Amino acid sequence: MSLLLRRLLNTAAAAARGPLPIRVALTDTAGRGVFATRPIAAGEVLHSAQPLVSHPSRSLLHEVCYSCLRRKAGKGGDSSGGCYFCSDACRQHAQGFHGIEKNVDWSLLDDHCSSRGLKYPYMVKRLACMVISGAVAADCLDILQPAHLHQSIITEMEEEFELLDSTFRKAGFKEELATFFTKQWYINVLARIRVNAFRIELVASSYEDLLSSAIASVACDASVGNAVYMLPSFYNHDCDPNTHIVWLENADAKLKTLRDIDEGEELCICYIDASMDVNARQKILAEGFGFQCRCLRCLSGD
Ligand SMILES: C[S@@+](CC[C@H](N)C(=O)[O-])C[C@H]1O[C@@H](n2cnc3c(N)ncnc32)[C@H](O)[C@@H]1O
Repeated sequence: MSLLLRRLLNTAAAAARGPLPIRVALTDTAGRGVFATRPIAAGEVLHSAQPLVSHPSRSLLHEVCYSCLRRKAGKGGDSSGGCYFCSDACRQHAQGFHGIEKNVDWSLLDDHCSSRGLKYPYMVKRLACMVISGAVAADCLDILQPAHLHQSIITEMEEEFELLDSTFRKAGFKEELATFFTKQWYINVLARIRVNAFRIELVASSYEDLLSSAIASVACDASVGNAVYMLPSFYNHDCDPNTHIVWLENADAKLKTLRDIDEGEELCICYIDASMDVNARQKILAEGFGFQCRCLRCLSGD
């Protein structure tokens, strides 16, 4: 079944289920948030979401699907062109932007990212290829909240932009870049990816998956990649969340309640490892997401 047909069927199925039990509205202190529009039982799937943009972890480029981040199972799938595709539907979906990405020599960007441990520039690179191919609009992430950036970070981003710009130009994409690819575009996109990207860890669904996850986590590769979504980006954080985001077999996310929810209650997920102590959580949330967490758990010092 083609990806387009699957998306149409999903939309039709969603329409048959009725409206989502959530709405996005302003909170008192945390910008926009997601609220329940009716009582919701623990364990209910609120909705699913497909990525706007995603990218496999660097060390798993040949082990997970270029398009949906599904792990390679045995010798199946199509590994032609240096990347792995788990199905024809994924290959077709990515055809335009993969066609661009595979014709560019990314070695300078690879060196830059691996020496600094960076992963988000790869997502901007992927998004730029998607824009050039016409798969998405250049402003598709504009609605998301950006990170506050210090001047030192902006200077680093400007250098990265130059690197990516010259890489694309060397590969002959001068005219295609003219319409959108500016320093400001690069910084705007990266600022949004920094706040809204999810690190994707698949739930093991079989004995083989469990084994490869165990091996991957020893090799520090528990995550198959990173992705940015639209609706999941509006969920605020709580260190004792009532909702969580899960990935079963690929980058398609499911938002599920963790306990019974009242109508009107805000639905929050936990952005970080909730098992850390209050000081570590506060530090990461302040440095990574720019806010001081004032959830009940933090206020009680737990
Ligand atoms: C993924 S966005 C969530 C949606 C965001 N509120 C919006 O309006 O788009 C993450 C940002 O929301 C804000 N935020 C999330 N949880 C928060 C909280 N518990 N307290 C204060 N701000 C929060 C922070 O600015 C954070 O960087």
